[in-house]
Amino acid sequence: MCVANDSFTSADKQMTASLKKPNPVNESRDEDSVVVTSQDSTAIDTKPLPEDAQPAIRIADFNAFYGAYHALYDISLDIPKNRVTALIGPSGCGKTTLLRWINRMNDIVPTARAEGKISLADLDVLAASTDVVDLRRQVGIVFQKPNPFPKTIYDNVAYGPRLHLRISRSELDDLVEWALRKAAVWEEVKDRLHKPALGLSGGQQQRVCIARTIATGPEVLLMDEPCSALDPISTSSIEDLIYELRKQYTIVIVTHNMQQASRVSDMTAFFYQGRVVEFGTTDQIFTRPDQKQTEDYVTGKFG
Ligand SMILES: Nc1ncnc2c1ncn2[C@@H]1O[C@H](COP(=O)(O)OP(=O)(O)OP(=O)(O)O)[C@@H](O)[C@H]1O
Repeated sequence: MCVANDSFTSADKQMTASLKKPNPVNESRDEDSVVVTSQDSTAIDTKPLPEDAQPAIRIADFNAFYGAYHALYDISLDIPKNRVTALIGPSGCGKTTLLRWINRMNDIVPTARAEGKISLADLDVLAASTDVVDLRRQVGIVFQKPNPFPKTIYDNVAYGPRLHLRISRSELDDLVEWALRKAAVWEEVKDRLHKPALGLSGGQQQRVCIARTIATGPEVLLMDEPCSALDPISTSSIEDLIYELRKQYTIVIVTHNMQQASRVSDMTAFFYQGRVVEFGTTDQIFTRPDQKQTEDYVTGKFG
């Protein structure tokens, strides 16, 4: 069981506020932000978001293709802010494809094409005019296998800020420490910051990768099976970290591990053959699914 810890302090807020450029997601956090209702969502069996939730990412009538292959059909989902949303479903149902379109990673796949809309507040993610580098600063991604750069731990975390921010060396030191603390790995690496990140354990490398991602001040963290290459102890520490990070970030996680989805997520979307079969609170999806297919999947009858 993850234990929430209210260590997100005003110092954290100051640190991230000083990092973030103005961006559309922040600007939408006003009192007049729309609370999503069932009418806002067009997916079959999509439940309204919990009453206190506001959408961070809105996906509407989204279709994805690889050449002639139609990978995702008519996806409409409102992903709530400061919650963990799990994307579950059998292999090949399109979870990673959706994740990779949210920060335009699929731009590098020549055959990949998308239709429909993905919005981050008033930013049109799929628009040709969208600055992809800035989008990826706002929407970070953590992959299945830890992929630190072949650099020191410090340089991994400092990499993004050096590209995006003009800050002094001491500010950069503070930022690196802040991100490593936030990623719950500072105590383990503080005496070896200038040693290669590739010398760390898999779980430590994954937390350094998370620190590297949050160091650029994103709003959204996409996680594509972030624990699948890790042992149970490292998995547990990453799960605790995900639970903690949701206070500050909107997290979308792809996982094949049903226990993990039920432990870490607030909302769950069940995908099957390129469609969203059901989207609701994790509690509802796992204990009172509306669809037989969902029930069969979460109880392990297929997958
Ligand atoms: N680069 C690509 N070129 C062509 N087809 C692709 C490409 N990437 C994915 N696909 C196909 O799109 C479909 C959806 O794949 P995707 O990786 O999104 O599924 P997934 O649900 O994430 O699967 P898994 O759980 O196994 O990672 C699959 O049929 C896959 O073979």
